[in-house]
Amino acid sequence: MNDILQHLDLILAQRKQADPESSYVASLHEKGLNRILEKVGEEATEVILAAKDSAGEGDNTALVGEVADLWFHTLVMLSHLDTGSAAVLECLQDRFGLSGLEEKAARGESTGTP
Ligand SMILES: N=c1c2ncn([C@@H]3O[C@H](COP(=O)(O)OP(=O)(O)OP(=O)(O)O)[C@@H](O)[C@H]3O)c2ncn1[C@@H]1O[C@H](COP(=O)(O)O)[C@@H](O)[C@H]1O
Repeated sequence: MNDILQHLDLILAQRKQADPESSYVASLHEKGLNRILEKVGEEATEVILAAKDSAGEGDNTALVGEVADLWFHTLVMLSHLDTGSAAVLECLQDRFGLSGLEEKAARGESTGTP
């Protein structure tokens, strides 16, 4: 999975110099951060709707496709802001072994409801 994300990060960085007429990613970079954020919001909504549709149906194909769209657009967002998946993976790695409830308690928040 790391390889796939690294490969995608590389493609996204290359697409910053590409022609928006021939590259979807370049067209997003050209439109700017607000358009990229709109896409992230749209894809997040589509994930929620697909998850609701999938619940109890036993077929998660559509949901997986929507999550891929969301991940992809968040990677474009990170690339636009000159960062990428490596920073996020490092952040997640640092959290291994730390319960979300413990982390919340360390911030002085109630652990009643996650
Ligand atoms: N992984 C993806 C990927 N996932 C989704 N998408 C595109 O994201 C777009 C937005 O999805 P939507 O469902 O919102 O479709 P839409 O309504 O047509 O989109 P909008 O008109 O609102 O922008 C679609 O055109 C998808 O094809 C992707 N486009 C590109 N990639 C990767 O990025 C690489 C570079 O792509 P280009 O920049 O186009 O060469 C590709 O080789 C792929 O590896």
